[in-house]
Amino acid sequence: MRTHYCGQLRAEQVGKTVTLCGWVDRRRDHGGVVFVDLRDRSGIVQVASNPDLPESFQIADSLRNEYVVRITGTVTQRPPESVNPKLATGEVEVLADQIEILSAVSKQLPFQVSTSENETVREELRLKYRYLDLRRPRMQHNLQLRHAVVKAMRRFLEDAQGFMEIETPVLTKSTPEGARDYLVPSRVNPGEWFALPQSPQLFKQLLMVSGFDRYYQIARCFRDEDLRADRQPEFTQLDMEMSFMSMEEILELNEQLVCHIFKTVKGIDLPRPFPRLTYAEAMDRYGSDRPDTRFGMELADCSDLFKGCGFKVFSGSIAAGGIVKTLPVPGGNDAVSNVRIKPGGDLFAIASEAGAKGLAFIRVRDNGEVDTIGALKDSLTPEITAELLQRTGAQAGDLLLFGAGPAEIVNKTLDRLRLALGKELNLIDPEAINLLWVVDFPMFEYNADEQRLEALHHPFTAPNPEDLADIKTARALAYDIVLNGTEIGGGSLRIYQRDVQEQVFAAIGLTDEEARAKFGFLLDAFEYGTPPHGGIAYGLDRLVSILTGEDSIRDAIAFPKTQQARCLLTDAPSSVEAKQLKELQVASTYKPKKPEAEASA
Ligand SMILES: Nc1ncnc2c1ncn2[C@@H]1O[C@H](COP(=O)(O)OP(=O)(O)OP(=O)(O)O)[C@@H](O)[C@H]1O
Ligand SMILES: N[C@@H](CC(=O)O)C(=O)O
Ligand SMILES: [Mg+2]
Ligand SMILES: [Mg+2]
Repeated sequence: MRTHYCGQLRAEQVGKTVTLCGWVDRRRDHGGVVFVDLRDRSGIVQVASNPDLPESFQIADSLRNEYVVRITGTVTQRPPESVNPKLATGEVEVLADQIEILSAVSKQLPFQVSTSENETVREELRLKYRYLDLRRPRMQHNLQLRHAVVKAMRRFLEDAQGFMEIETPVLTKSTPEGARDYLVPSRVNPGEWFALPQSPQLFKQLLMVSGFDRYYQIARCFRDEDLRADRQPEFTQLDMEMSFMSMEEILELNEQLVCHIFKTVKGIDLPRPFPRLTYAEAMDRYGSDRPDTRFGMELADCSDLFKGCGFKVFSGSIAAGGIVKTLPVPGGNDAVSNVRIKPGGDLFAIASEAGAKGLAFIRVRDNGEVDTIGALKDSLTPEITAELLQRTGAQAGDLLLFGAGPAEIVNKTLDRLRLALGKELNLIDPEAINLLWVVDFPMFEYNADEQRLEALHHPFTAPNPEDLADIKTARALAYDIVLNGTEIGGGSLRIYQRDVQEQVFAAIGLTDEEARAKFGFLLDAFEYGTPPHGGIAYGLDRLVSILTGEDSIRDAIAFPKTQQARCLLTDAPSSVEAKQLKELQVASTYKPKKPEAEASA
């Protein structure tokens, strides 16, 4: 049907007859000649109706935006004054001999698709007419880049490293990655349910038991969790698992992989090795286990300075086992008014969202003088003040914000304030790429609601052999990879001995019976010869959204769901027929359109 893509045409093709297919991006009438910008996925080329052929002119004249056409014509050189340097094909145009309308547009377009329209369209409308939104350059670019990322992953893993892609089931048993499961009722086994996988974790470990040695999969994962801009209910992982490799070897291979992706897709050479932070350092300096290290504003612990001081908010928090930390805000005296820090202010709101009860502050003035309000003032001896300035590196004009209370809340509060203010103060270089590993995570964290320990990664993560004396406080052989403050991947060495696995299940409060019911197949498998193994999984959507500079992972996915976990295009989820539920033997809250009595009558 066609000889070339629109975006391919260059001066070398001048004189050639070509046939192109595509969409009318725009049509312009220049007194007797109609110009059509013809678009396909490769780009745009200008087509001019041939004034000597009335038929070509007539059809060209009837075209409207987004018509699908097939055009045969001659590639001609544009005169110098009409060369368009902004267009890759801008030196040439196609003089059309034949124009055939393959498909017209019979409805009003919900928004302009044309590349020349920079109209911002409401996201709901974009998602409802996603097939039109995907025609636009932004999403064409994003999905092409996503494809390039996956291709680079496959080339590196398969061709350079001998990984093998193996698919794992989607109808399966629950895997504990910390979210709620999506459940699927079994018609054949009434009353029993499949879970959609939160990750292929257990299958990939079993593939190691089977001897596949190096597995990968571009795997769809499902997690019913509260959505954020970087979370979707179904998302894609690059999932990997490998046998007989030390943690250092796994990290090395993964750094090479990430470098290969950046080089292939962006032409960027990343410096290696990637920096590493321990979990403890990351929490201490940034209040987060996925720190954005593109800018400073590091937190400083000052619990020791305020222990037993007269300012009860601080000393009381410390006495209760909590901490006091400060966030230095460079130039914060001018940028941040008292109103914003006090109840009713936006920064106060961020802090209280994170669980803080208040937000104490100190303003640094000239000559090492400081300024604050109320009771805190009396606790600031010259020694404490000097030490505070020394620790934070604060200069005249800077503001110090304080968090006091349980470490978890203080860190969460100051992390959020740091990110918000770092952005507001333009401290983040948009071109910067900061990759780092976070290592030495604790195996467990305490879940106060459920009053039990919970695996910080997942319960198949191996404890650090140095810490085996008390598994409950052990560090894990786990690692997360963080890109510009987003966790793009995480993994670990795995437990491969039944007794260690049983100890971990016990630590998270599973009884022997529960452990056997849920994971008996894994425990059994460990007794048939299991290689030491480990792996990692990357969030593909997150990685692509960062590489494309998008704020939301929805813009890295062809057909994403909204924050309310709905697909606006197909209007899923939707109700089902009562008959279907009956077949599944699922009792329902489904309300049939007709009243029950009438339906069964
Ligand atoms: N709901 C989600 N949507 C998109 N990507 C996700 C989601 N959950 C996890 N990921 C990606 O998969 C990777 C591996 O999964 P992992 O279980 O470590 O996620 P996680 O630690 O629960 O992520 P987070 O808590 O940041 O949402 C993550 O590093 C992240 O990039
Ligand atoms: N399967 C894990 C990642 C890993 O440890 O490989 C996850 O999805 O979190
Ligand atoms: Mg999660
Ligand atoms: Mg993780």
